[in-house]
Amino acid sequence: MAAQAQQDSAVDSVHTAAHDSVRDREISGEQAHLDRVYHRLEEKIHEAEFLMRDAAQRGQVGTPGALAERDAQVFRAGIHLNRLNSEFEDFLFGRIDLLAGKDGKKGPDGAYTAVEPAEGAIRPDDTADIAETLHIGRIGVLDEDYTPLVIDWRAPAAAPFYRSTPVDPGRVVRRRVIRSKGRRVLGVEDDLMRPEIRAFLDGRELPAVGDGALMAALGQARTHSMRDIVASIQAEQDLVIRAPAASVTHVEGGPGTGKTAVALHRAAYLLYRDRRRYAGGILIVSPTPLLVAYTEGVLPSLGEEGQVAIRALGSLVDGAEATLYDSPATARAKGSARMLKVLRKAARGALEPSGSPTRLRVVAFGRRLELEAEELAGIRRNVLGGTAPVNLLRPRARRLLLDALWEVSGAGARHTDPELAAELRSSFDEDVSTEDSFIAFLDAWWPELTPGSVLDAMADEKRLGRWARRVLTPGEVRRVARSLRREGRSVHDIALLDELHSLLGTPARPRPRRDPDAFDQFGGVEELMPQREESRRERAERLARERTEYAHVIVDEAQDLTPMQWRMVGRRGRHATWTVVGDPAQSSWSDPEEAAAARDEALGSRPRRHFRLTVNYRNPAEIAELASRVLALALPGAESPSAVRSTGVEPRFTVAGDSLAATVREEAARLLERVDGTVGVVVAMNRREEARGWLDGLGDRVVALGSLEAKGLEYDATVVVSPAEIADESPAGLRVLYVALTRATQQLTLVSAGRDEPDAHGVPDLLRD
Ligand SMILES: Nc1ncnc2c1ncn2[C@@H]1O[C@H](COP(=O)(O)OP(=O)(O)OP(=O)(O)O)[C@@H](O)[C@H]1O
Repeated sequence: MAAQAQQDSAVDSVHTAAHDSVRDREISGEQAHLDRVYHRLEEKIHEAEFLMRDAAQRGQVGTPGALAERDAQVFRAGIHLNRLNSEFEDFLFGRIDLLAGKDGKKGPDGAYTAVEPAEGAIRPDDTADIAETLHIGRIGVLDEDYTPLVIDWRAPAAAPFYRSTPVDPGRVVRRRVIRSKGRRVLGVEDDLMRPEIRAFLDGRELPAVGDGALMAALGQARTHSMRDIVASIQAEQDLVIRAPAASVTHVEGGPGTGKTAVALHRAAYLLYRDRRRYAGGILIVSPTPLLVAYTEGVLPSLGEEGQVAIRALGSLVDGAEATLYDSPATARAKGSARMLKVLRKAARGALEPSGSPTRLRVVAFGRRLELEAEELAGIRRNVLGGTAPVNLLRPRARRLLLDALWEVSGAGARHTDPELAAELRSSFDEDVSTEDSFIAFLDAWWPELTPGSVLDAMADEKRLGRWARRVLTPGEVRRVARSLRREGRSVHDIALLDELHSLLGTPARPRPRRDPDAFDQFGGVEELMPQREESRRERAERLARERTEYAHVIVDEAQDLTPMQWRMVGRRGRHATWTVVGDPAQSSWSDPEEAAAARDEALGSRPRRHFRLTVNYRNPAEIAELASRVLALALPGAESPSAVRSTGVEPRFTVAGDSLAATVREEAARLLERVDGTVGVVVAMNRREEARGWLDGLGDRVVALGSLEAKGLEYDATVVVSPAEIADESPAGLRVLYVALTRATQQLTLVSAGRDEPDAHGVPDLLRD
């Protein structure tokens, strides 16, 4: 027995040693390639730096055309340099070894995934030779002789790296993920797509090493910012990322299926594929500023030219920033499509603030002329008769006032000669409209309304009641008016401001002149020389700010947009193509059907392509199983995505003792010891402030969040505090609880309070089987 065991262990160690030496050999092969790549990258960086220096030395003189060309060159070199520098880390991450193939058809997305091995590429004895090896990286790098050293992950040639599976391998024999840090290759993880054949490269059999890259990526500790997934995009995700940009790409999938990751990688892909088209901008809409902060660093290349703007719903309107939350009932009224009717009335009604003048007195042709309240009201009614935006009606109001004053003056009737009458009329108009009292009257009687001033007018419950008659209930009127009296704006107010902006209209104004540049010797050239006045980053930010419409709009967590928010986002993509990602089961909006109708209106009749993501990469099976119990209550019949891994750690149930604060703090501290990364403590919205205090002094790896703030985020571990409180918070409470339960990548603790009716094991009523 002992002899046998000894023999086995000897065999094992021979195997391990052999395996290690294969692995070392493979790693050093990749290292040699990576060294070549970095050598070439450095050459490219020097080239770009040289170009910039050289251009700068060529001074400020030349023809305007030459200067513009020089600046364009510096600008391009700057972008290139920035890209090389920002993608420098972990530059190379993949490799595929391919059989000889026949030229297949290009798919609709430009990818050649249909390519099959050529006739005879696999010999009858199931052996084959590798015909081509491609390395995949963050951007493409060509050798001096233009052979590709690295293929950009977004290029069609890289698609098989993501799409090939053992079921549908195409030409790929081996798919390799290369793990590196800086310039050192640390490891390789291989998947054999055709395990049935023996393939040879340069006369040596192709080995497979490692345990699979995906699992390694999923097990890593989380930080407060999201990582890219370029090295491990899965086939079903790749189909979405590379879907043609025409019309609407609609993606659904449960928690953790990579919707956000896919949306961001899609933006990078679209820019790569068609930079010119997307010079019109890509807007990524996120539900919360927290999710924007979490995702905005994912792909450095996204921010580089000001083409991609990642904005929270509460920051979509320039000059306004949401800082407040509304109660669910108030949010429900403000977000509903009914609000449109109220705003239409308010936009016109707000013209009559108390204190608006009721009489107009002017002196013209030596006579005092007056218009009384009744006449003024008639004129106002007349002007407001159509649907044109109120602020654009001011010239018409001015005209009708002058008409009425002319009428009162009787001057028209005294002059029968039409030419003379017309001349007289024009000097009358000139006289009156430059008179201070007329100007002051018009400013007060038909002021230019701002969206903010109308919203402020709606804070008056009586007036709002008038504008909302038969549309909002008295209770809703009270709540909305009260909420508008607070200092600051809520995320739902921002959509109202945007709606008002389009209802009110903006009168045309002369464009402010830019200050001339002291260095400029040629008029008109300054537009072509942005980098002299502002850094590239500033320019990118300015472009993003100034843009009001986009070429492509990506909506993340689309299930949460209210009808009013859909209208706001829709206005930014009237001529755009769209990518919409979401999960109805996670919707925190009370009336998903109303929101779906608003979404359909925003997207119009554009054709849709539907995709479904089915694998949960975030939660281990133990947590996913618990969450699926809430899903069954929240959306009976809905399918949970299948979890891709399991940790063997079951969710932990605890019951708060006398102090909820002490129990939560204790549980958070316990989890901080068990995980390397972040811990999120999710509470009902009205406990947010309180909960921050509970965690004082525990460090910045742990954060407290209101249930609605947890949307889209993830942590190594989470503490979900009182599931019943979260579920009872709003009509969408169960779906919000489902979101809270699906944030952890490793461990989940539930703290129950009395309201949760925990059983003897601490399992709250809502989560019992
Ligand atoms: N192919 C992949 N390789 C590695 N990690 C992945 C992959 N796909 C997704 N992930 C990881 O899974 C996690 C969940 O992804 P993401 O946040 O995009 O999911 P989601 O569908 O938007 O989730 P939710 O609906 O809950 O907000 C992230 O950590 C992401 O990096």
